[in-house]
Amino acid sequence: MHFDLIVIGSGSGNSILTPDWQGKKVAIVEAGVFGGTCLNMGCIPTKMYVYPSLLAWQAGVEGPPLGVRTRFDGVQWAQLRDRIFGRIDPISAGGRDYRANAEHVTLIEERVRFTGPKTLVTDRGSVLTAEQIVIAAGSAAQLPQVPGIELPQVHTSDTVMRIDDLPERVLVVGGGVVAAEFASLFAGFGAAVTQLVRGNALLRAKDRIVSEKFTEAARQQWRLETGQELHSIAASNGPDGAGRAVRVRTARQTGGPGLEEDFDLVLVAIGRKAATAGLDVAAAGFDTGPSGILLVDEFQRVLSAGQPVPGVWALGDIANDYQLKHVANHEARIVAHNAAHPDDLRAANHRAVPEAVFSYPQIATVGMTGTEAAAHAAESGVEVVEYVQDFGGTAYGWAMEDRTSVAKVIAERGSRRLLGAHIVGPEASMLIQPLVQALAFGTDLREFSRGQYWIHPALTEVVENAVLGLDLASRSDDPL
Ligand SMILES: Cc1cc2nc3c(=O)[nH]c(=O)nc-3n(C[C@H](O)[C@H](O)[C@H](O)COP(=O)(O)OP(=O)(O)OC[C@H]3O[C@@H](n4cnc5c(N)ncnc54)[C@H](O)[C@@H]3O)c2cc1C
Ligand SMILES: NC(=O)c1ccc[n+]([C@@H]2O[C@H](COP(=O)([O-])OP(=O)(O)OC[C@H]3O[C@@H](n4cnc5c(N)ncnc54)[C@H](O)[C@@H]3O)[C@@H](O)[C@H]2O)c1
Repeated sequence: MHFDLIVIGSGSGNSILTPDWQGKKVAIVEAGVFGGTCLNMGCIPTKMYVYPSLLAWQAGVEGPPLGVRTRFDGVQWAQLRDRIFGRIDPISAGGRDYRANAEHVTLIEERVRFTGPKTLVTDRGSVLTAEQIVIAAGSAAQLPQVPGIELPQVHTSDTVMRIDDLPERVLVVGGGVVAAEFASLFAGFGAAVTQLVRGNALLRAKDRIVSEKFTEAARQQWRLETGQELHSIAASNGPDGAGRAVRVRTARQTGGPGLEEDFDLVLVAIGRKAATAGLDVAAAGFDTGPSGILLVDEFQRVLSAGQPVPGVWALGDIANDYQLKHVANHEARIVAHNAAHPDDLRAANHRAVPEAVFSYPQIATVGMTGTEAAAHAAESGVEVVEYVQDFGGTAYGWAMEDRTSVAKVIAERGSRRLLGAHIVGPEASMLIQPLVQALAFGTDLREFSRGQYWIHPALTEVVENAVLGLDLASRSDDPL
C-alpha cells in the first residue's frame, strides 16, 4: 500500500493529521491503545490519581498542625479507578473511531518496522510505503532482567493504574520522576511505601536543592532504602506467583545483606527508552543518539549519516530526551507545518523547556541547574548569581505554616537574564510559569520584578522575592 503520509504512533502523532491532509491518502499506525502514553497510561491518569491523593495527604498531614480537625478516612480505589478510566477510555475509543471512519485515513492497528527509509512492514507482512513518514512511536518503560520480573504483582506505570485495590505494601523501584509521583500518590492514599534506589538521593538529575529537598521529604513520608538494587522477586504465597504477595530480595551496593521482604505490589520505574529498536530504524539507516533516540535536525527531519532524509520526520519521546508531553506536542506542531509546507520550514524551539513533578512536595524546574550555570560561568566568564527564597518568608507561606518549600533562581548578573529556576513546594508547577516566560523571552529581571504588579499576599510573592533576592546590581549605585 502506498500513501502520501504515514504517521507511526497515535500520541502526539495523531495531531499531524491537520486539514492540510484532507483529500490525501494518509495512514496512521498504532499497535497499542489509541491516543498514546500521555492519555492512556501517562500524564493524564497519573494526575487524576495525584489530585485526590493530595487531598487525602493534606487532610491527614496538613490540616491538624494548622488547627483544623481533618483526617483521611480511606480511599475507594475501584471507584476512583473507574471514574478515571471511565473518562479516559471513551476519549481513546472516540479518537480511534474518528480516524477509523475518516474517508482519507487508513488506521493500521499493527506493529510496524522499517525495511528501508520509506518502507515499512507490518507484523502480518503488509508492506507500506509513503511519500512522507512521521515517526512518533514514543518510548517504552524498561524492566531490569531479574528473576521474577514477569510475576503479576510486578508493574510498570503502564499497568499499575488499572489494579483492583490499593495495595497495602508497595515497593517502588527507581529514583526518578515516575517513582516520585507514584510513591507520593500511594503514600498519600495510606499505603506503606518503600522506595528502593541504587544511589543515595532521589531525582539526582535535577538541581541539588531539588534532589536534597525531595529526598528529605520522601524520608518523612515513606521508607527510603538507598544504595540497593533489585536482586530477585518470587511468589511468597504459592509456587506459581498466584498468591497475593511477592518476596523481594535486594542486593546492597556495598555488599552485605540486602532486604528480604514481602510486598503486595512492586512498581518498577527505572526509565523509559525510545521505541527505536522495535521499529528497526537501523534497517532504514537512520542515526540514533546514545540514549537510543532518533537524531533530527532543527526542523525535526530525521538524519541519516548526519544528513536530513527528505520527507522523514520524528517527534516526541522517540526523538528527544526530555520525554515530556508539552515537548512532543510542540514538535508535532512543527512537523505538522513542515510536512505540509516543505518550502517554508519552521525550526523547533527547545530553549526554555520546563518540567513539573506532581509529587508531594511538587517540583518544577526550568533552565540550567546550579552545576550547569557554574560551568556556563567558567566557560563564558559571565558572573552568575543565585538566590533561594523560602516560601515561609512570604505572607502566604506564613498562612500555610510552610517550613520546607523553596524557590531557587539563577541569573547572569551583567545581562540580568534568568538562567534557571527550581521550585519545590505547593503549586510549583504553576509558580514556575512566569519564570519560564522570563527565560523564554530573555526578560530583564529588573523589569520582571519591578515592571509589573505582584498580587499581595499571593504565593507568587515567592517568585517576586526570589528574583528581588538576586544581587543583580552591576555597581553599588545601581540597586534594584
Ligand atoms: C507515568 C507517566 C506519567 C507522565 N506524566 C507526564 C506529565 O505529567 N507531563 C508530561 O509532560 N509528560 C508526562 N509523561 C511523558 C509523556 O507521557 C510522554 O512524553 C508523551 O506521551 C510522549 O508522546 P509521544 O507522542 O512521543 O509518544 P506516545 O504517546 O507514547 O505514542 C507513541 C505510540 O506509538 C505506538 N508505537 C510504538 N512503536 C510502534 C510500532 N513499532 N508500530 C506501531 N505503533 C507503535 C505506541 O503504541 C504508542 O501509542 C508521563 C509519562 C509516564 C509514563
Ligand atoms: N510529571 C512529568 O512530567 C512526568 C511524570 C512521569 C514521567 N515523566 C517522563 O517519563 C520519563 C520516565 O520516567 P522514569 O521515572 O521512569 O525515568 P527517570 O529517568 O526519571 O528515572 C529513572 C530512575 O531509575 C534509576 N535506574 C535506572 N536503571 C536502574 C536499574 N537498573 N535499577 C534501579 N534503578 C535504576 C535511575 O537512576 C533513575 O533514578 C521521564 O523521563 C519523564 O520525563 C514525566
